[in-house]
Amino acid sequence: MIEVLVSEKLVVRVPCAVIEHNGKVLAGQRSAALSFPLQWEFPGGKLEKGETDEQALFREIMEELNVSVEIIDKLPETSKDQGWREIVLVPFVCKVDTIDFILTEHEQILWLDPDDLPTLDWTEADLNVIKNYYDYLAAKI
Ligand SMILES: Nc1nc2c([nH]c(=O)n2[C@@H]2O[C@H](COP(=O)(O)OP(=O)(O)OP(=O)(O)O)[C@@H](O)[C@H]2O)c(=O)[nH]1
Repeated sequence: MIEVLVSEKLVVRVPCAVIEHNGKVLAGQRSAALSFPLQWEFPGGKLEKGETDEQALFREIMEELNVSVEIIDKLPETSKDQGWREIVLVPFVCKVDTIDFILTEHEQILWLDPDDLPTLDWTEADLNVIKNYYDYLAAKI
């Protein structure tokens, strides 16, 4: 029984948005009150029951930034073992009509040149997302 429980580690899907605007990319700083406090992430959040990745993405971005995003492309999924659970990040490259965000969860947001993304303290899972985003940009040239 224990073996079954161990092998059935909780897997959490987390759609997130790599939002591009005028050549810059949006990074969000997690709240000091949340897990991974003050680390940087791509806005998004956990899938709720019955949702598709896209539905969860639209809902989370509306909740966190009060804007609608449009999906341009999907990046490879990347997973991170957090011990008691596995986080599967499902990143989408997105654009927005407006940058008049209302922040409801993040400490702050920053618009960065893609080259400057690694200067922030990202959650570990995001390092792969950034690498895959660079591959995506390189393939577009
Ligand atoms: N939205 C988002 N979440 C990320 C990223 N990288 C990463 O490890 N995560 C993790 O994925 C989970 C997303 O959960 P959430 O945003 O819905 O809610 P939360 O912080 O309250 O979750 P938690 O308390 O379960 O950790 C968090 O544990 C968060 O740390 C990322 O780039 N974007």
